[in-house]
This record gives sequence, structure tokens and C-alpha cells, in this order.
Amino acid sequence: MIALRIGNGYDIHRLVGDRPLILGGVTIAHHLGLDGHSDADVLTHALMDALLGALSLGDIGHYFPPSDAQWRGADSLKLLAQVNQLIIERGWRINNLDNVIVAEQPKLKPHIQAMKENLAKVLAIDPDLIGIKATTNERLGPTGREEGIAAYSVALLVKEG
Ligand SMILES: Nc1ccn([C@@H]2O[C@H](COP(=O)(O)O)[C@@H](O)[C@H]2O)c(=O)n1
Ligand SMILES: C[C@@]1(CO)OP(=O)(O)OP(=O)(O)OC[C@H]1O
Repeated sequence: MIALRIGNGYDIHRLVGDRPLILGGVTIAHHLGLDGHSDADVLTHALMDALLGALSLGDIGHYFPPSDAQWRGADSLKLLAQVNQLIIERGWRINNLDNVIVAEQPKLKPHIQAMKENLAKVLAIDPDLIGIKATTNERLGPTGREEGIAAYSVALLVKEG
């Protein structure tokens, strides 16, 4: 018997002048970066929420509360490794992941493969199981005005036997 569980995640972080831009663990040269208590890696945050959502385990704020100083400046890939552990402990594996980053600037296409490889390494899966797309918001709304970058993620988990 095969069991499937699907989850979705969303996050948005504000763009500011004095922070690095980190997406999927890749530091991208840009005049603005994402603000947050952690490294503000919005893609990895949306992905963690999708994975937790698939197993009805709550959200990242439950495991890594922004009020807790230990997560200040946290490397989100390290948090993702902890989320992956929760999945493995429960006997699930990742079937595939799909993600959309909404960013007016910079061009993300040249960095997508590196993001996939970073995430795949942490999750111990093939990079081809991870979809990552980038889109502008056609200059509409907060992402379109370059006030922030948002990400949406979908995760499909599978358990056999
Ligand atoms: N930050 C971004 C946004 C988009 N792209 C790539 O450009 C294509 C066209 O984007 P539209 O929003 O105009 O549809 C998109 O499909 C991406 O390939 C990007 O690299 N970085
Ligand atoms: C991982 C955390 C830890 O503070 O990161 P933040 O940078 O606060 O980002 P947010 O997506 O607002 O909330 C998730 C938090 O749990």
C-alpha cells in the first residue's frame, strides 16, 4: 500500500539595504537583502512549512520561534535538516517538491540549479525531484514594488508498505 501526503507553504520577507540576499542557501549578489530574525531565506522557509504541513506538524514558528535568541541569524538549511529528520523519523520520504519565488529583481534563473543542489543535499534526495521557478509580480503589489520577496512551496510525501 502507498500513502501520500501533500503540503503547501508560503513566506514573504522584506527587502532592506544592509542584509545579504540568501535563497535556497545561495547568496546572491544584489543591492538589497532579506530582513528577518534568521538568515531570512524565504524559499527554504516556505519549503519547511510545506513539509511540516504535509504531516500536520504545524509550522516553522512552532519549532524555531522568532522569540528564541538561538535562531538569530540561523542558517535556514540547518533548520531544514531538522525538519527532514522529523519526516524520516515518521517513515516518510519526499516524492517531489515544487517551488515558486516571486521577485521583481534580481534575475534568479542563473542561481536555480545551485539552489536545487543545496536543498537536495540537505534533504538527501536527487536535485531533479525539486522544481524551482522564479517569476516577477509584473510590478504589482509589495513584491512588484521590490519591498519584499515571497515564495510558495508544495511538497508531496510518500510512505510505502
Ligand atoms: N526574479 C526573476 C523573475 C523571473 N525570472 C525569469 O524570467 C521569466 C519571466 O518572468 P515573468 O515574471 O516576466 O513571467 C521567468 O519565467 C523566469 O525564468 C527570473 O529569472 N528571475
Ligand atoms: C525560522 C525563523 C526563526 O526566527 O525565521 P525568521 O527569520 O524569523 O522568519 P519568519 O519566516 O518570519 O519566521 C520563521 C522563524 O521561525
